[in-house]
Amino acid sequence: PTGSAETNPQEHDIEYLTPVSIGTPPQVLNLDFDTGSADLWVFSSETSKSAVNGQTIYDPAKSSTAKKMQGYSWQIAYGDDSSARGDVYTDAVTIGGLTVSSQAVEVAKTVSDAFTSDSDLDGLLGLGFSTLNTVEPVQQKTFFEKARPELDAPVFTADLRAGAPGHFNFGFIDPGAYTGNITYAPVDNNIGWWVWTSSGYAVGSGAFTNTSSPSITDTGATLLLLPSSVVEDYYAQVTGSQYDHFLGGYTLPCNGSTPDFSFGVGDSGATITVPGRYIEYAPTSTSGKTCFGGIQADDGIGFSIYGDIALKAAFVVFDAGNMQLGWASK
Ligand SMILES: O[C@H]1CN[C@@H](c2nc(-c3ccc(C(F)(F)F)cc3)no2)C1
Repeated sequence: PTGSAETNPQEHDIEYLTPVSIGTPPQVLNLDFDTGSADLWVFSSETSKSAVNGQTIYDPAKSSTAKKMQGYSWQIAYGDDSSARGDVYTDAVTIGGLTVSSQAVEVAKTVSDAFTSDSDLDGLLGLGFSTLNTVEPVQQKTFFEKARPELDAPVFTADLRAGAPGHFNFGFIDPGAYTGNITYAPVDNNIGWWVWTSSGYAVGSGAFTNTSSPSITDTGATLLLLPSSVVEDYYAQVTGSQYDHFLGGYTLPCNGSTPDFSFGVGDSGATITVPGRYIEYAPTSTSGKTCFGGIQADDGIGFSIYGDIALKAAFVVFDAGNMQLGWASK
């Protein structure tokens, strides 16, 4: 089997939400697919009422196939210090026509304010490696890991678009979704993330700088976070850009003259080019003249974070069969 689901950008492409059916009869929630974590958690009938603010909830009591995992719990924190915690059920989960009959569905009892404020997001669906899963006493597998043995191929792909619907596909590579060749880089999954090595970068039409940097491909992250040396080199070539200490990041004119940013994949010289307009991320004020930069420093995380700003420019293959990450232009 295979699955194919449309994923929809929220305002400024801050995150992408994908409809997921849970339970019998199906309850459809819009989840944030996140290759940087490995918990599937949802707003639920158990979420404190004051923390629910427009989200669609999953109610296991209304599902004939829901089973409570007695004594199991979870608690998770994300890179921006948002967090959630609760209980665990198993139930049928279907994405784009692909069903896992007994998936661990983590129901939230409490969520941090940032989740309460994001009324469109009904939960997250982790697509990282389950060594990251937070369920105790026994870690649970992700939807992809549960589906993998049945899939036509042990892969899933991300095709995010700027300001338009894209797709998450499971079990197949759609040859119509990209141009040219897919270039693969080996993945090291030891710390649970999809870690690969970028080979270097170029600014606009400038020369390519060869510099290897360990990188994480994170569909749940909004921006492209790079080593500060690369970020300083980039913004040095962006007229009118500056570091805004109040906002804690670089800003630049949103006037359509921003240089592209290209990054290297593998050692064959293949590159992906992020159009400058993607790097004019979002206006910092109502005047709309200044934008927050889509490229920012990774500030000592030790890894570059290839989030949605970069993923919008590529067709990405998460190949667990060969432990490799494929990148193609589109
Ligand atoms: O932790 C890393 C794993 N992947 C990154 C990620 N971060 C979120 C997130 C989504 C929504 C919110 C909130 F709604 F604003 F609260 C917060 C964080 N989803 O994936 C970072």
